[in-house]
Amino acid sequence: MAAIEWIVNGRIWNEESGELETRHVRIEDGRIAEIKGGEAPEASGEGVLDARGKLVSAGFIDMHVHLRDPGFEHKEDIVTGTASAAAGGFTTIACMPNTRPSIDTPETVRYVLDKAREQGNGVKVLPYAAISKNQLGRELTDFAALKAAGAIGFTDDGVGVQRAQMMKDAMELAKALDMPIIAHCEDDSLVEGLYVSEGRFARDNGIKGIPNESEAIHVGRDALLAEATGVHYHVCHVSTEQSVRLIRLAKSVGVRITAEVCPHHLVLSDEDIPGMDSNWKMNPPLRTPRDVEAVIQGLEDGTIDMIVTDHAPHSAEEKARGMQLAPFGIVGFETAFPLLYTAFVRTGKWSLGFLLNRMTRIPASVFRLDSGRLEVGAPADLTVVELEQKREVDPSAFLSKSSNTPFGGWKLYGWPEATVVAGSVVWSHQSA
Ligand SMILES: NC(=O)N[C@@H](CC(=O)O)C(=O)O
Ligand SMILES: [Zn+2]
Ligand SMILES: [Zn+2]
Repeated sequence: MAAIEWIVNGRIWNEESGELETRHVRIEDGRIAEIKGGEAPEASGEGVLDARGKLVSAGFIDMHVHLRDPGFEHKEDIVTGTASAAAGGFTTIACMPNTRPSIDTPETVRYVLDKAREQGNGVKVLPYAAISKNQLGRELTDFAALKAAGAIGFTDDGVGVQRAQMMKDAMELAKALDMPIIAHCEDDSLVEGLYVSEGRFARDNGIKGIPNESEAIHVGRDALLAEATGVHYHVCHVSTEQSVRLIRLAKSVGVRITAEVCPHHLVLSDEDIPGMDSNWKMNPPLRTPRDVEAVIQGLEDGTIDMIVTDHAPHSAEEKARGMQLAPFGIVGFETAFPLLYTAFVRTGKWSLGFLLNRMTRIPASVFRLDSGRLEVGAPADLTVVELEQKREVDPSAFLSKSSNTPFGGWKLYGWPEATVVAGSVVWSHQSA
């Protein structure tokens, strides 16, 4: 990994003017030491990255990803998962505990941290630990020991916490440790065996669909429990109008609630599903166009705080089992920014700054991370993006071990060009 001293001629988003401005960024000891305009500094050679004409942003932060390591290395591992993240412009990622064994002991937390430090392509990996042992919803894990080992929050993502009393106990413990609870909101009794949402696709295909309430019931329940316990409660992958409404209400009365949304729930509805193709199967499922409008609105008015990928790799064999039997999930790192930049920024719906903030500054401030800012003194975690070239999504070229995506063949703008962590180039388009 090549350490650099300068990124010259990059274009940086200026929040006040709402424009891109050419700036030169100097890096020292892994941090941003200077940001200057005018003539490019007289520096050359290996330590200089010329970003002429390209966007330079704080590195992207993804607070919801699945690295599958330990246990499911046929789908992904920490080496390929971080490589894929870096290729998507992500410099910090928070990984979910639904591994095998699940991340429910200090040893497993340390395994993830150690492997990420040694083989994680320089990407900062922050592990979440499970709420319940083996994520079975029976017995709580040892929160204090998991925090001491380096876990940054507690979640059973992959499944919902079914019992309200268990969620309340978890919140009380997390609150006492000043740690957040991150929730996959899903009431099993309303979902069992179903795999697409209630909507036109389900109707047209004569199948029963997952109702929106299966998500929102947990959001509502947990918002009340978060109010009662005072914990920081974060809602995973919000996908329904009802969830947005409940989060908005909870925020309005002062509950410490935050939320995330995935690119696919912002750009796709159930009506886009082309047929029984498992690359369109994920949890939560693609909802109706009305829900898509509601989550976009929720993101725009601040009800939903940030964007995450929920990068969920599965092998081709697993996905080939067909829509009903294949596992839920799609990969996300290598298409996230281009999708959103193309769909919302190039169309003039959002400013570039609006999108960047939701992938950098806001997740950092919600989860109290040092990164996410492009300013002097901040870590030199930076992403360089080519904004003007249109390219086609080629899943076979992903650095992820898996290529389960519905976006193959989409023509997009906004491709990451180089990714820098703590002043070192950890990935670049040229070297890929
Ligand atoms: N999102 C998904 O469809 N799948 C995730 C689990 C999850 O995020 O709930 C997975 O681990 O595969
Ligand atoms: Zn989930
Ligand atoms: Zn997930």
